Order: sequence, then C-alpha cells, then structure tokens
Amino acid sequence: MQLKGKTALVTGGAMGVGLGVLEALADSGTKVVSLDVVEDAGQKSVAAINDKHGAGTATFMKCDVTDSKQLECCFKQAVSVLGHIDIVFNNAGLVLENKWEYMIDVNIKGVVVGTQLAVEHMRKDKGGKGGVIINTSSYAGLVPRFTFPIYVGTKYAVTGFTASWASNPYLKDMGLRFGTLCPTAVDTAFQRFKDEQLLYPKEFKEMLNNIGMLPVGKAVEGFLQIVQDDDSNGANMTITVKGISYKQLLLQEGKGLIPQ
Ligand SMILES: NC(=O)c1ccc[n+]([C@@H]2O[C@H](COP(=O)([O-])OP(=O)(O)OC[C@H]3O[C@@H](n4cnc5c(N)ncnc54)[C@H](O)[C@@H]3O)[C@@H](O)[C@H]2O)c1
Ligand SMILES: CCCCC[C@H](O)/C=C/C=C\C/C=C\C/C=C\CCCC(=O)O
Repeated sequence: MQLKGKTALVTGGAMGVGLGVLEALADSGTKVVSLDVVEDAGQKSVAAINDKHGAGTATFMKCDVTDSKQLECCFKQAVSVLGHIDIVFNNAGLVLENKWEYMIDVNIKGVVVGTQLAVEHMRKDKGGKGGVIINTSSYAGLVPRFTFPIYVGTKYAVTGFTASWASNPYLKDMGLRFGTLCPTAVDTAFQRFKDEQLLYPKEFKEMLNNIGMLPVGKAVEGFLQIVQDDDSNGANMTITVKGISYKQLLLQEGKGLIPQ
C-alpha cells in the first residue's frame, strides 16, 4: 500500500509505539486520527504533527477502548474527518497482572471491538474501500513468559483472534487483510512499570538485562513492512534484537492458514 494520500486510525496513539506509528504515517503523507485515554499527551502529540505537516493532518479523540460506545462513536467521527479509513492500528495495551480484569478489557476487548468496527467501516462489500488492520500483540503472544501469565494470555488472544480474521475465506470480497505486531521489550513508558504490575518483576528485569530493549523505531519499521506489503495477510511480524521477520501464513484451500 502506498501511504501518500491514505488515512489511518490508531489507538493508544498518545505515546510509545502508537505515537511512533502516527508520526511515521504522517511523514509518509497519511492523514491520521489518534485515539487515546490520555488527553494531554494526545493533544500535544497531534499538535506537533500538525505543526510539522499542516493543520488537519492529525486529529486527536479522547477514547477509552474498554468502552465500546466510545470506540464506536470515535470510529464514526474518524470516518467523517477522514472520509474513509484505509489503515487501522489497534495498539492500545498495558500490563497489569494486579488488575487483570481491566487489562483483559484493554488488551482483548479493545482489540476485538476495534477490529469489528474497522471491518464494518472498511469492508468493500459494504461500502468501504478495503484496507489493512494491524493489531499489536507481543513476542509474548507467541512465546509464553512466566513473569506475566495473564498478559501473555491477552496477547495470545490477540494473535489467535487476528489470525482467525486473516483466515476468513471472504476477505477478497471485503478487500481486507490483517497483521499482528509482535515485538519483544520496546523502550517506552510501558517499561517503566511498578513491580506489582508483574507477577515476577525481578526475574523480568533480569531477562530484560540479558536481551535489552528495542527502540520504538524498530516496532514502527515492522508496522510499515506489513502495511506496505499488499501480499501480506496473517503475518505475525516478530521484532527482536536479532531483527525483524514474519512468517507469512498461507491460506490453503480447506486447510485454513498454515505457516510457511
Ligand atoms: N513496550 C513494550 O515492551 C512492548 C512490547 C511488546 C508489545 N507491546 C505492546 O505495544 C502496545 C503499545 O505499548 P507501548 O509500549 O507503546 O506502551 P505505552 O504505555 O507507551 O503506550 C500505550 C498507549 O496506550 C494508551 N492506553 C492504555 N489504555 C488505554 C485505554 N483503555 N484506551 C485508550 N488508550 C489506552 C496509553 O494511554 C498509551 O498512550 C501495547 O499493546 C503493548 O502491549 C509493548
Ligand atoms: C513490563 C512487561 C513488558 C512486556 C513487554 C512485551 O509485550 C513482552 C515482551 C516479551 C518478552 C520480552 C522479554 C524477554 C524476551 C526474551 C527473549 C527474546 C529473545 C528474542 C530473540 O532475540 O530471539
């Protein structure tokens, strides 16, 4: 997909990976809408993008992705601002083993509702223009980690849910494709966690000391690879200190998605 002249909606866009993606999309000529629960940072980051690229390039909407009504309303507002949506990045997420019901609401429900709204507004067979939907999982959505078991469960849910949509046999009519972003630890506010947010914080910090953290730009690079590769559908874009790679999942008649 050529990014110039396209439109995108990003959740969790106020900081971290979401903001990195917003900035990269705006730099490539995409008009963007940022949804986030943190209004101050959201407004400031959008103002900076508009200062750089011109008024109207970016729009911020305060939205708690755990509230389906808010998300539905913001998608409608985004379509009226953008005209239509080509790219949706369901990225908002957190790690809260000590408040796991809320974490499940953000990491799973927020992605499920965000994906369903994206399909509804984007599918060609119902008046949309098609496009790509990318959901943020994690390396921990592919490889279990004892340090935060419920977080891992939410990310496995995102990976499985997104792959299931990617294996939908009617995607051609809808003009949609899907991808999942699976980075290891990325240097964002996410990593400035309080110990009670993890089950085994000491052990995770030791693990982190061994492998180090990725810069946000590496996660953004992985996102852009999926968005720009029109042949990519069902890719788990794995981003680690060893590099960026994705297993293209092939849709084989009668067998669903099979790893290459
Ligand atoms: N940082 C990492 O180590 C890492 C690694 C792999 C995957 N991830 C995933 O990447 C995604 C982005 O994380 P990040 O590292 O950029 O963290 P971050 O904390 O810097 O950014 C997350 C953003 O999501 C927003 N958010 C949180 N709850 C929300 C809600 N209910 N509604 C709307 N917005 C909400 C936050 O306000 C914040 O702006 C998350 O899904 C996370 O699980 C992070
Ligand atoms: C505070 C919790 C942060 C969780 C962030 C993220 O979603 C999960 C990351 C999962 C793992 C990162 C930590 C260790 C990775 C261990 C090995 C990765 C090696 C990858 C490789 O280079 O092969």
